[in-house]
Amino acid sequence: MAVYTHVDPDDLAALVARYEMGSVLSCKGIAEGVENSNFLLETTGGRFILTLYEKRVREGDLPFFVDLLDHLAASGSPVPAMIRDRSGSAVQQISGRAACIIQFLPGISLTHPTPAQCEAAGVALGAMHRALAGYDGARANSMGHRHWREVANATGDLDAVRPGLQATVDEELGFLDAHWPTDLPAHVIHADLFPDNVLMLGDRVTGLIDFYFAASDFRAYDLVITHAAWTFSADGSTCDPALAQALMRGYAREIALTDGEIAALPTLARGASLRFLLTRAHDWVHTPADALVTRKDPSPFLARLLRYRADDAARLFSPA
Ligand SMILES: Nc1ncnc2c1ncn2[C@@H]1O[C@H](COP(=O)(O)OP(=O)(O)O)[C@@H](O)[C@H]1O
Ligand SMILES: N[C@@H](CCOP(=O)(O)O)C(=O)O
Repeated sequence: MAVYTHVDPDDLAALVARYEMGSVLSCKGIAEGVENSNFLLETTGGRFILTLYEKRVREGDLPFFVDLLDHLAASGSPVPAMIRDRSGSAVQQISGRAACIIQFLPGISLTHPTPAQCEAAGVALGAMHRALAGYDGARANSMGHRHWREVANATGDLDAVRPGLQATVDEELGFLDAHWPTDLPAHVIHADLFPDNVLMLGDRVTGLIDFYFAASDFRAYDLVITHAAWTFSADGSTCDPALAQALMRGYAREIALTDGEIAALPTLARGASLRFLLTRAHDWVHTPADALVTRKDPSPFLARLLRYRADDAARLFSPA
């Protein structure tokens, strides 16, 4: 359960009173997620998500996320609206945190996607990239490759998380410093399109959520994050070719990757694996003991990293 901050019922009633959404019926902490405090808020006007921003989301970035979701919704992507209060404001304060009330979207987050669902996720990602190519907003990627060493240093002794991890991370940071691409197609990307951030009904994508890592970066980096998140066994040791091909096939229906992007995919995927390995390792060590959250195991992203390092890694990205 990701609830770091508790909400006083009187403060919540006062917050909801700012909106055209009736009065509070219930407000329950949501089990999924690790970054922010999320609540399912039911009012006499309907069902909403209340998010209190924690940890890695800077309040100053919230207007960017509000604008980004407006742009994507106007482009036809299935993203939730940040609801405006009567004065037109989407960003609020409650319990000492910046907060938003967000449109509730139907659908289920998958734990074991099928090839058809991976293909649908690939199409949705590609369609979102088409919409983002024309978006003129920008945000520096605070979780991008230039910041991974900081995350590693802030974690402390990585060998305490897993013996031998420090040497692997140091070696990988050196490799990525030397080989990270510089000139691939770039625009704002989602940067965290894990299955828990895609709502689906059957094989249909009904919601793309959790844009709080969205930032300017390579579109192919977004694709490999999705590849790493959707196509591996739970322990991260095996990439399922049927899932990977379906994802790449779906994406290719919307976006034709350049030769430079195709050549860079294994390196970008190593970077994506390291990024989630490091943030998970950091949170493994630093999550407050009283937070209602299930920490995520870093090890499956070490396993992905090793798989993407293998000589035959390029074939994991073949659409057929
Ligand atoms: N707009 C939404 N509609 C429906 N459910 C949502 C919505 N936003 C979040 N959720 C639910 O809340 C969970 C946590 O939200 P998420 O934004 O992923 O949290 P975090 O930022 O902490 O990772 C999601 O997995 C989903 O179950
Ligand atoms: N997706 C990341 C962490 C961020 O989690 P989310 O709940 O905000 O998607 C991971 O799995 O490490």
